[in-house]
Amino acid sequence: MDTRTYDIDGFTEELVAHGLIIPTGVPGAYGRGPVFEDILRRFDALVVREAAPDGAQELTFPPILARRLIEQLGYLDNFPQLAGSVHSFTGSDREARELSERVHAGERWEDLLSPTEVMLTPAACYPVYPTFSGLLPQGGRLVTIMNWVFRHEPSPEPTRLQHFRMREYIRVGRPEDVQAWRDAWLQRGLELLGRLKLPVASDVASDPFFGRAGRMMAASQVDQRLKFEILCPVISREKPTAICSFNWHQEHFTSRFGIRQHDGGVAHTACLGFGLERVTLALVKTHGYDPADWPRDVRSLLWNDA
Ligand SMILES: Nc1ncnc2c1ncn2[C@@H]1O[C@H](COP(=O)(O)OP(=O)(O)OP(=O)(O)O)[C@@H](O)[C@H]1O
Ligand SMILES: [Zn+2]
Repeated sequence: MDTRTYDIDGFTEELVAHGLIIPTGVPGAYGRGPVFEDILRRFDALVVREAAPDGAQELTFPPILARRLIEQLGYLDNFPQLAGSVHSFTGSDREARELSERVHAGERWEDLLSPTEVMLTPAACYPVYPTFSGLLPQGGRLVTIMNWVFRHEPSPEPTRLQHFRMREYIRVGRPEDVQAWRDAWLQRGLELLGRLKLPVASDVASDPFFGRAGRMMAASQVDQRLKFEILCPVISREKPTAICSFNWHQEHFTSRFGIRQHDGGVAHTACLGFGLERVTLALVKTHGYDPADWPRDVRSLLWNDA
């Protein structure tokens, strides 16, 4: 019988007591201690090692996106509730004094800010799609990204953060190649997480589309089997946490950015993302708060020291 406890508050308290996470007073925005960060980086490095034979091109972007790109991606049609917008001050001397006075008087001041040209990146893969614009090379392309992403979903659950990191792989090319790549990675992901002795399972899934129309979109996404997740119990046995997701976008991005195969044929995209904080928390929940006590073969995969 599984005797681990799944009390959210208890788990969070233990994570804090062991110095793994550092509360900041903002839900979903805790700091990471050195042990947490070491596990996270070692897991990320393990994924990159495992995927190395595929020869993905590694790109790096800042954790902000052009406001214009967020509009083009259709993000605000589907997930306005998760969006994060960057605002700053562009006013006069007089307004600057008013801003400062209001802050010190404990009054609201945000209306004196105006939106900048950037939003916070909500998915690590988003800046990549415009770079594929035009005709692809024969065989398509494969890119990998590791980045911080923001989602406005404040929560007491230590697994539901506002700012977290994703290691993503993004494939673009012939529809059948892209789908086969996504399916193969689902098995590869299960196998890799299984070697870390995580009690994982996969399931078809949907995105948290906004509102009533969103519920229909989510149902259609499930029907078409466009999204899969690898789930692992972290804060609940009954509701395991998605630690890795696999998305087949079909023509959603290629049509928006004019992306075609080398011969002009229709191209598709798919991406997969490991939620690095969630994998770290799954490892801690499964194997214990001190990695020195983890099973030897799990340690040897991550630390190469057993
Ligand atoms: N709020 C969050 N905090 C931490 N990690 C997250 C969060 N949301 C998503 N992730 C991680 O990022 C990965 C890819 O994101 P994706 O958009 O597919 O998640 P999602 O399906 O929206 O997650 P969920 O259904 O739990 O909200 C997920 O598999 C998960 O590991
Ligand atoms: Zn993605």
